[in-house]
Amino acid sequence: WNRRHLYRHSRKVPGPHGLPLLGNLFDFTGTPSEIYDKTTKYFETYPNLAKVWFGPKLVYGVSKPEYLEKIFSSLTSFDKEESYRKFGGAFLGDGLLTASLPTWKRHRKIILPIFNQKVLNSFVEIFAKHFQFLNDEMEKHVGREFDLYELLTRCTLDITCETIMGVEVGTQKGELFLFKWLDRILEITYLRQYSIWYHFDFMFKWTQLHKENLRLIGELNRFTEELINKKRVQVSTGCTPNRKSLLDLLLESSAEKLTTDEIKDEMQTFIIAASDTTAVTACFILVMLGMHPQIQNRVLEETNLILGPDGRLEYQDIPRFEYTSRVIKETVRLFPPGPYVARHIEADLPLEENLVLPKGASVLLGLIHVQRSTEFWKDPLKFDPDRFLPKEVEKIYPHSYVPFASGPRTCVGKKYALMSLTTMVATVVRKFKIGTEYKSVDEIKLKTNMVIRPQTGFKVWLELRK
Ligand code: HEM
Repeated sequence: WNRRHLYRHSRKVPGPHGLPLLGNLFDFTGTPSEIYDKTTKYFETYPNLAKVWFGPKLVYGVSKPEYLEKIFSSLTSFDKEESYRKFGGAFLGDGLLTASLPTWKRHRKIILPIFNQKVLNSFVEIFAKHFQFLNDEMEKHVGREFDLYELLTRCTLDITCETIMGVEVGTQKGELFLFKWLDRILEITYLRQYSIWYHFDFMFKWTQLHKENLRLIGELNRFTEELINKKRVQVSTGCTPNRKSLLDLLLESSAEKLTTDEIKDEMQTFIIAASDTTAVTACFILVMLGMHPQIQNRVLEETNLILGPDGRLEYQDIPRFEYTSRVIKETVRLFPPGPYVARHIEADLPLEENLVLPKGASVLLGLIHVQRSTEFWKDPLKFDPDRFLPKEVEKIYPHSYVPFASGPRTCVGKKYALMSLTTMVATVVRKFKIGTEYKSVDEIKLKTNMVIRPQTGFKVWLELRK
């Protein structure tokens, strides 16, 4: 019955022809670049709403803002698509990203009040310290073209570990154990994602990759659990640090307690959700500044005006970075680090009078497509931070700008990300003039691993400012 139900509803929606039984299973295979290109073509050929069949699985591609709003706000489409758990479940467990409704509700109710503005303000010093170190590392590359990505991922991993778990892992200083585990775990995750044969548990289970993955996740779990246990002792003996991480605060909180296992899942979820998204966004911002020297000058002027040439950035300064904040917003419009979000439809979800997303289907929400659509954005591939001037923001078509998703499952780290990225920009532009060979946004061909990135890397060159 279920398959007939899916089939009946899917007929009303356009989509590419598929093979009998297999459907479009082989239409979206290839390297991360090829898959990104194919998915983009699919969203462009079938704007608003389209369908594909992956064997018995019905997947809708959605990019119409009104539909995005319905899907983001409905409890019927609240649960994540099964691939989140299949590929990420082993290290994300029941953390916010993957949790289903009852667990999610309980965890989010405990975490949100703790992750408040006062706590975020206390993180700014940590952001500034690590971005300062980043500047020193970047200085070693002055005068020649290089790829920003590794320096930024090391830096954001240090920041995330210190703010979220209260531990200095020293990745920027060359302590690479955690960096290597996470890097390889994520690599195996997307190697698995991109090979159809590895989607089948019974096939993947026999591979060397699976064994390696289990070993690495075991190491990661042990690391996080030991840390939680150490922190528990600190809390029970009253020897807690002055500046609290999310982990310290969770353990100290008098609200309902999470178990060690639950906290471990949340810590690993936060590390994964925070570090790579912030790193690639930071890289894209610097590439955009390199591509647009006048915008870079305006950012520098703003920074000098607020901080003076040598002043230290403090949390009170952050709201004054109005132009920089527009640069960040425009960057995540063009390059949302998570370009797609996938959900599972739990019960029939009406989109319009004669249009229903049937129970059992999956939806892939094309955030990047709506954010680059000519229908909602004038000259969409032009990098123009002034789209986010207060008087222009009012004109943005509702739900055509959703880099942090929206509705109850919206990103919990949005403010954290904006504060950390502002600190990064202010630190880097004061020291370096940034340049890049990329001439236009259109020229930056993208691929997705876990997050998007350019097919040919984040290539920039730096010059020391006088
Ligand atoms: C530019 C940076 C970031 C962007 C664009 C971004 C975007 C997103 C998006 C689109 C989602 C929804 C994912 C989905 O429904 O599948 C999400 C969820 C989430 N993000 Fe972020 N994120 C960013 C940074 C961060 C940071 C810095 C943190 C933590 C400090 C964080 C923590 C989370 C968590 C925990 C969730 C799951 C929320 C839930 O389901 O309740 N993110 N993010």
